[in-house]
Amino acid sequence: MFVINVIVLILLITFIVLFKRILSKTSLLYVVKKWWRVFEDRCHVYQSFKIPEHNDLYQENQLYRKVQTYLSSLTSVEDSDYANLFSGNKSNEIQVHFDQNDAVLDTFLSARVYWKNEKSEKNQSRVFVLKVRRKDKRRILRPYLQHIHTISDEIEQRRKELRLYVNSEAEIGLANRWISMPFTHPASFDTIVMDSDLKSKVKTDLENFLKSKQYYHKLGRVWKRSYLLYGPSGTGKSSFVSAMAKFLSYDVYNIDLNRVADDSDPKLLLLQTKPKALIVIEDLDRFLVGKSTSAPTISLSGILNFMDGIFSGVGEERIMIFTMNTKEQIDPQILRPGRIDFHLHFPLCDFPRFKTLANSHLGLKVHKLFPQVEEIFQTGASLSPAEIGEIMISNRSSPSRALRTVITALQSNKQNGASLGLTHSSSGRGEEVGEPGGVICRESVHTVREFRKLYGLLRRSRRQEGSMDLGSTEKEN
Ligand SMILES: Nc1ncnc2c1ncn2[C@@H]1O[C@H](COP(=O)(O)OP(=O)(O)OP(=O)(O)O)[C@@H](O)[C@H]1O
Ligand SMILES: [Mg+2]
Repeated sequence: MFVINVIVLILLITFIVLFKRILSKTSLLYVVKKWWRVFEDRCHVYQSFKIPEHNDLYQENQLYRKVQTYLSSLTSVEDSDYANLFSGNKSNEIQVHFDQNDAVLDTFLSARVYWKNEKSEKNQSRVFVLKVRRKDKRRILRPYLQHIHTISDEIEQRRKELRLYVNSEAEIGLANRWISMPFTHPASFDTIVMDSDLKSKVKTDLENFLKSKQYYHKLGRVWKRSYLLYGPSGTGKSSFVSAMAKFLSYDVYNIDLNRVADDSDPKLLLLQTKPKALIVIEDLDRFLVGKSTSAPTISLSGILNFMDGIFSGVGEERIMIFTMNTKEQIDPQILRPGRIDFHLHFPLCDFPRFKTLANSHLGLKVHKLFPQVEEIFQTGASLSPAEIGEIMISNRSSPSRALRTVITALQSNKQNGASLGLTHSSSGRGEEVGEPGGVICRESVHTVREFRKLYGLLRRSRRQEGSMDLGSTEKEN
């Protein structure tokens, strides 16, 4: 008897496994699931809600468009029996709209809801019909509609064409105004050569900012954030601003302080900006230490008021970005947390960054000249990513020639002590991060002259104290 039971059990398990395998290989499983859902739904009472495309005055119902955007983003639309494909605003964008004869299933807070798109009885327009189980309605309806608003706003934000705004020349008696154009800079976080931890730290900071309106308001703070991007010329600061704009789908308002007539202009310009915007002031150090080309007509307090977003109500949902070549001569009080939340250092190239550029620009992951390049970098020579990138671009047809040219450029940079200077940091990686809430990098930028002076001092003290390994500086001379 026992043996018979065992045999029956084995046969049953085999049958179930085989049946499941057959089901998974054919659409039988899909059909069975669909029938089960129809049967199950017959056992529930539903309530329907109509969302017409237009009201009686034939004005567009915003909610209809949001529902359409939201539903097009559902994978269940792609899985539905019928779906219509439309091209989007951007050339490579395909939008999936479900067919009016089909129902789309969505789940929210583990409740199942159905959508249909029908012809309106009153006029030529269309109507979305939402079917919700009566027992779920009270629990999910409002949060579900709020969810649709949020998702469709995010999708619209990503789809919208970004704009770049620059302030016009100051005209006597006329306030500065914005001139706008499509913003199509190709830079993205993927194209910026930067320490990957640092890049993800910035992305996380930006993502947290997007979700923290209530948090800032609970603290009684304006929902805005400010970044300082600083580093030598050609290290990627402006490109990074473009990458931030693309990441956030924020417009860019670039204020040229040389064009403002007085302290009131930046305020009036800020008043004319819209939320979800990057407000950028480049080369701020030139205005703070009075090196700007034209006599700045804006005072230090005017700049500080602007940086503080003094008329706070205006600065909501905006990120202010200031760039500098160096902050060495800037009063730390000017860059205190709250005025600048996140400091981001853009260093000259080191060997890891050089390899990333060689890979992206020349398709090289390894090369016999790499050890020689690494050795020169270790002597403290360096160039900006812009310079190395340019050499690679103009020699991209011959990677070896490109590397030899980089080596020559590094050697001459080292020999004639180019003003670009050398970066060294305790980590030897030439850069530290900005931390939220104020920062600071532990980089010590030395010009070659200072290096020689330091080296001379070290040599004299070595003679007195016996030998001292000067490491790479010995190769200096
Ligand atoms: N870290 C980097 N990653 C990728 N490309 C870079 C980087 N730094 C510079 N470049 C390239 O060099 C060129 C100049 O970069 P960018 O204008 O961003 O430099 P910058 O720091 O703003 O210079 P400046 O201080 O003179 O304004 C751009 O074409 C950019 O693609
Ligand atoms: Mg720049």
